[in-house]
Amino acid sequence: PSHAQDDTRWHALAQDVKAQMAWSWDCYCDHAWGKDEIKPVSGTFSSFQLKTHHLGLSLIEALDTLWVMGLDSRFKDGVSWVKTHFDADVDGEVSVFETSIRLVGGLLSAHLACGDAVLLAKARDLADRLLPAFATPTGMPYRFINLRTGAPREAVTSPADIATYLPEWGTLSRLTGDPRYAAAARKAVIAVFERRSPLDLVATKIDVISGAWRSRTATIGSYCDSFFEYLWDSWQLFGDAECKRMYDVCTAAILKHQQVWKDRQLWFADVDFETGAVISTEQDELASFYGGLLGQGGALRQGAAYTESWAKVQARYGVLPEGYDYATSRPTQVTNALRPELADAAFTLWLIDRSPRWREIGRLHFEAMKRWNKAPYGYTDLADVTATPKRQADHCPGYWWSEQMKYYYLLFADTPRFDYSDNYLSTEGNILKGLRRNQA
Ligand SMILES: O=C1NC[C@H](CO)[C@@H](O)[C@@H]1O
Ligand SMILES: [Ca+2]
Repeated sequence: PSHAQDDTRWHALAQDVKAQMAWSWDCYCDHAWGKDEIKPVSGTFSSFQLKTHHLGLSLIEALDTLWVMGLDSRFKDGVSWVKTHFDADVDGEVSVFETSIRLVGGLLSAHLACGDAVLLAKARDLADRLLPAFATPTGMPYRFINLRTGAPREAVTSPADIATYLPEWGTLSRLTGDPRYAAAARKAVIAVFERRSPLDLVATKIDVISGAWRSRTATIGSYCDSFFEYLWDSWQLFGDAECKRMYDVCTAAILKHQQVWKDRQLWFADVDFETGAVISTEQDELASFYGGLLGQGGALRQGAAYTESWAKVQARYGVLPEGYDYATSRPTQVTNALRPELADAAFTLWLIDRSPRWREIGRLHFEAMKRWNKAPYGYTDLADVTATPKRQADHCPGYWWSEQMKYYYLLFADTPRFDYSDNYLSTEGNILKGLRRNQA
């Protein structure tokens, strides 16, 4: 088809994404308003971290997605809920990492979308409640903290939990003029990097008090994924050359020791971080974001290849299983957690080279979600992707509202509300640069 017809087809698909978002938001309003998560099969709700208390997680995660789609009345309803009901003064324990990428990031991107100072104030208040976790001898934060008392817990944690803050906390320091947030986030990153092995690899567990490693496994998957992502991102967002150098050192080591080509497909083995010996060939679905990061950092051939490896797994099972073993070509975990990573990688690669292949992977991901994850009151995760028919579970994770629906829309819509040539999205999909507020 001609370019004009082609774009019309993609823009029509973007309208479908927008309609699915509006419908899902309206279901959330009817059945889970102000709650953390909706249960889309039963029409009830669940809390993410605080047992009986809710922080409006899905609502906050949705805000910049609603705005970029032009769902302005729904955006305004969400912002007014935050201004009148969001309160982080809770005597309960949360993950420092999850709370930062989801809630601090969600409040910041909503603030950048509308300029409301209350949203920034609430993001800052939340960060102030997380900051005491970083008061350790190494500067690496405890894994958990009580939002009211500041009592920290769990000194054994991961590079991702330790070092996935600088884009959000650097933005917070820029907007408030308070350097403490960026300083704490950056010190933690350097503390991980300077403890890397002689092979320039890091492992999945480390003690933040002693600085001693508590694992030997180097992986690009969970526990390490966003440590690497945020090294590059801090260069992209702030021009932090030290972070780019650290990214280059870590990536060279991964490409040297973990890169595996099998049947002309690219995979990344988990290896011993000091010897390089292969430990596991099982891939987390979470690792499927990595092709986008490799592309951003200059390894576009490997980035495209790894994304294609995952696209073939998606083509085989319809939607991605949580775990897949490239040695046996079998799923190792048959659930589907309604995760965004393959759409994340496709969107990231599309921003780099505009190849229609990446839009196509995004389309297939969206169509598969509509076919198998759609439930009476929204989109749900699945219990078994290998069953016929696929069995649904009953949970819509907060990241769904912030991530894949936004990536699909930005991939297909060519919206004037987003600067496609100069932007930054966080690991949770929060737009921290590139929102164009003075547009239609
Ligand atoms: O970095 C992340 N990891 C897990 C979630 C998505 O699967 C989400 O919270 C985020 O993208
Ligand atoms: Ca992510």
